[in-house]
Amino acid sequence: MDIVFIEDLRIDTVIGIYDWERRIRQTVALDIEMRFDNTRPAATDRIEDTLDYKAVSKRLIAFVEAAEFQLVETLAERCAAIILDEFEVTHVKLRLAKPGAVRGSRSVGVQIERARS
Ligand SMILES: Nc1nc2c(c(=O)[nH]1)N=C([C@H](O)[C@@H](O)CO)CN2
Repeated sequence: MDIVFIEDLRIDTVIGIYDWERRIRQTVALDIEMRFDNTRPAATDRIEDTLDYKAVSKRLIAFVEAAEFQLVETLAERCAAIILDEFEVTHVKLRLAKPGAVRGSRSVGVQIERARS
């Protein structure tokens, strides 16, 4: 099966467990792989037949910018649920990174894979 992907989608949000983190906005970075059959849009050359990665990105930007979760796990789970519930995607792999959150590391975060039930 084919994939439509979004790489390094950077969004500012309130995220974290510490008091100081509740008062600032931090950047999270999303890498997303969405299972989608690309043969139809490839044949028709019509955006209406695609899984529109711009539409998915805009929806996630709006959601994440307004979110105020404590854990990256929760934010990742909610983003995956939006993709499965609102777009023609049956399987998604999503990596959510919090760059610079741990001194000495470039990034930390989670990776999940979810399928539509
Ligand atoms: N598994 C997780 N561990 C930690 C998280 C998290 O969301 N998931 N968050 C923090 C703090 O908010 C940290 O990012 C601040 O530097 C610590 N561990």
